[in-house]
Amino acid sequence: MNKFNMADMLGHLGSLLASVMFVWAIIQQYFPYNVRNFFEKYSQRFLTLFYPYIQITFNEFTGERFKRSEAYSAIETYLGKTTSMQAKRLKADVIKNNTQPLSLSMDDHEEVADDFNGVKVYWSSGKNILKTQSFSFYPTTDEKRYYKLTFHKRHREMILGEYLQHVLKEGRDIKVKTRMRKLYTNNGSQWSHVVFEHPASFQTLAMDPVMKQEIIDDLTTFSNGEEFYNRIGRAWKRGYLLYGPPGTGKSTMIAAMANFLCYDIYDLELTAVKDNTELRRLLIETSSKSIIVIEDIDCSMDLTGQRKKEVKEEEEESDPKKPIKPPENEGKTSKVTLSGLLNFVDGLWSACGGDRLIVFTTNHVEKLDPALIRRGRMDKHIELSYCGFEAFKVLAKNYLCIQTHDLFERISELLGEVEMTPADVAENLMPKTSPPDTERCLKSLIGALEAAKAEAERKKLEEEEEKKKELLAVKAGEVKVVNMVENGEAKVANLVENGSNGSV
Ligand SMILES: Nc1ncnc2c1ncn2[C@@H]1O[C@H](COP(=O)(O)OP(=O)(O)OP(=O)(O)O)[C@@H](O)[C@H]1O
Ligand SMILES: [Mg+2]
Repeated sequence: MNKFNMADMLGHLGSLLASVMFVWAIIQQYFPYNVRNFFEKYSQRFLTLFYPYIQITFNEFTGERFKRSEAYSAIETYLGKTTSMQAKRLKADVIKNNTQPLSLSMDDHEEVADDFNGVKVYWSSGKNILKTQSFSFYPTTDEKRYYKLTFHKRHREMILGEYLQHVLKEGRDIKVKTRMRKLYTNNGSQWSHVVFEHPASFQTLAMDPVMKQEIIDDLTTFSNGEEFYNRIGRAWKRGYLLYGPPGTGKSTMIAAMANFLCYDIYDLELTAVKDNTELRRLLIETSSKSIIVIEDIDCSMDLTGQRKKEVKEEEEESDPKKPIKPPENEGKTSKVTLSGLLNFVDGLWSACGGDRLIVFTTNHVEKLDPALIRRGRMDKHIELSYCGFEAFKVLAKNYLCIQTHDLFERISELLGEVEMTPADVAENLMPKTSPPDTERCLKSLIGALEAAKAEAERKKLEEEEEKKKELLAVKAGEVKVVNMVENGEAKVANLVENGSNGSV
């Protein structure tokens, strides 16, 4: 343990301090306030001549009475993490977090040392107890906690700049990683939240490993990219469009993203938003380090590319001020427009205060208005598709704890021929007994894949039959037309011939 040893220094200054204290006690007792103030001021100055250390105090509460100082809170977290091995007395609190069950911090009146680039600094914690002035049946004491940083004055510049920046950043980062994350949903113009505890992760997400790594790298670059985004003059945000058939893992991927980045999720229900103003307010209320999600965007709005082709509504549709229609059964009218939504994605105020991911999901990417999903708005388009063999291997590992099996070859063959969603594959792999009967689960999957294959072949045959019939019908029609034309021509020829003979 590396403990702050003030004793040596105080030893040298001991006698000097004792006499100062004695004089101070006499002054306190017998001299008026302004004389005391004078002595206090100059005795402090006198002491600093001999005392080569600088002290900085970080109070728990500064200006606003009920608002904890951000610096104090970051230091608390930093010291809890970096010095928890040194301090003899720690405070612990339970945090509901997947990775860490307890948050530790230094107890009151503890002292620890920290090393930064070979420079030693000392942190101590303390509290002042003030008696409340107001009358109450339950008298309370006001505890004002603080951290005190002590360092040699020759390191002043480095500590005030680099070191404190490092402490605050580290503290904030640890806090983001260990905080209880939230899942927000909007009820009209109000966000309400619950604790977000989805267990999905990129390890358990079944998809092509190359694509998965690409997404992980993209997210990492984004979340560390504050400086980069500042430098290139772009708002620190990124748009993801996840598309693919139902049950291919779009929602699961959003949960995995949130867990990976330690971000909150704002699940925006667009049909419950009254108009653009309400949409803007909701966005402004979102915090940094969050993912804003609009699920099934093709269902929440009527902005599809196909509708543009409809002649009747062409003009109306090309107007970005056209309101978004909620699904018919919704019964409410949302006046959110395409331009409102585009502003939501890349308006000036969407860049306020920190990093945000915006994620849209859809089952029908072809229906979306190209303006909405162009790069810059939706930077990354990710297709989540039917289960391939690599994705299957992840599911087999998750559900049955196996990496390989004799039946894998047959499954690989079938997955190459049949389209089955990861959700359906997962359902077949779900153990029905405990401990799981691996072979039975794999055979159940093979059965389902073979049945799906037979069904697909039957459908294909049916379609071919249908096409053949249509072709025959067309050919029969053509023959009929040819016959009719030939008959008609013969009749005309007859008429012409009869006419030239003088008989009509
Ligand atoms: N790629 C995947 N990896 C792991 N599990 C998956 C994957 N895809 C689907 N699942 C499983 O299937 C279930 C449904 O998946 P999810 O809700 O993510 O699909 P979705 O693509 O969002 O569907 P929808 O388009 O209907 O919203 C999940 O509970 C998950 O367990
Ligand atoms: Mg979904």
